[in-house]
Amino acid sequence: MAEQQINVAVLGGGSFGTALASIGAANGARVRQWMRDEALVAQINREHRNGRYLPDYAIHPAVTASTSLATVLSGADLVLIAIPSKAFRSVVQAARPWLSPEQILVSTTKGIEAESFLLMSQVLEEETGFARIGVIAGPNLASEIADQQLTATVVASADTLTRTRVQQALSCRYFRVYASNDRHGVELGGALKNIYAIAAGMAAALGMGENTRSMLITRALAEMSRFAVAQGANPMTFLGLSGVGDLIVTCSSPLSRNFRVGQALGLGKTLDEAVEALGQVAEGVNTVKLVCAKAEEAGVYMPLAEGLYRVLFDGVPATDMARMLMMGEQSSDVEFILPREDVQQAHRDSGGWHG
Ligand SMILES: NC(=O)C1=CN([C@@H]2O[C@H](COP(=O)(O)OP(=O)(O)OC[C@H]3O[C@@H](n4cnc5c(N)ncnc54)[C@H](OP(=O)(O)O)[C@@H]3O)[C@@H](O)[C@H]2O)C=CC1
Ligand SMILES: O=C(CO)COP(=O)(O)O
Repeated sequence: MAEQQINVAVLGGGSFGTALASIGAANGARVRQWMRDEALVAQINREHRNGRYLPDYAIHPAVTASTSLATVLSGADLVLIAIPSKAFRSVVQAARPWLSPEQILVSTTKGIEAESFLLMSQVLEEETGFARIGVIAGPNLASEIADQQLTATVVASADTLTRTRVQQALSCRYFRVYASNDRHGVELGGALKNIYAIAAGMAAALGMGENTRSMLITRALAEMSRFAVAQGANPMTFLGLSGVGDLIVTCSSPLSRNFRVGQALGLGKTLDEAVEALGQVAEGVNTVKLVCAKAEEAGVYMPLAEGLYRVLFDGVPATDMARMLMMGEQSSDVEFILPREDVQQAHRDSGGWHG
């Protein structure tokens, strides 16, 4: 018996939403994509191209776009929400009349809500109360996916059906979909890495070398893990695609918007100029603000995030990046093996501790 066709709704007309819509349609799903821009809807339906966000790639012709949430959501089995964190809740609220508990709701957004410090799947949970909620995250630069370069993502959910449906809908010969039941860890990794992508872009623009980038990525992972532990998340999840995988790609590629904001700052632009030149959302700018406040509250040591905060918001020159990298406390390499407290104690015992 032929498998029943799955109906997929994608909310958001940005590059990642568009790349995922195209994969779903190529896999045989009926895909409808919602966006608020009528001209873009017309272009996608007419030319099968998203001229604003992904101009160089063809979209599968079976994707149909619409500005009507009712049209896009009616009959949808799987709803992918690819909307920046700032607007995420308001779009979910607008969509709410056409959402139902049998549907699977999946966030693709790597950000944190400012007022509540909630991750996007928690916003989904709050707004709907549904059980079938998940996230996807991984090394997933949208334009590389549209170019059918090989990569993988992680679908994370406590719900088995959510995991398998997303795997069925999105995995293809160039896009693998691994499963996890640690939704919080996967989502937190995706949000936190944007902070360090900005720092890495800045370091690259300042001419720092590959050793430096490697140190930055590794210490970023240590810092992210420390924060995760304080948030009650499992830092081991950061060893997967949504942690280390995504951290490496966004700290290495000018295709990352966060990396590009960092590059612009490193070249002497102000934050406003850098964001304006980007013309898209770099989630890390808000995330660093929220995470630094939370880290201070929880007493978590995050020298890289704090240094970046000072460059972004306190007028500290980007050229002070090097100091930011080198002046932090020299604690343990891998804190799971040698806890930071032990190193601090050893420094104190030898009279060399001034921290
Ligand atoms: N791009 C990438 O490479 C990847 C992105 N992600 C994550 O996925 C999320 C979505 O990414 P992406 O697809 O690139 O899109 P963007 O983050 O660039 O978001 C653009 C889409 O959101 C819409 N939007 C923004 N504000 C509102 C609003 N107030 N009301 C309605 N719609 C709004 C935009 O509409 P309009 O054009 O009208 O402004 C556009 O359709 C991001 O937050 C990112 O963290 C994850 C992996 C890869
Ligand atoms: O998350 C991404 C790739 O996995 C995309 O990163 P940016 O939002 O920095 O473009």
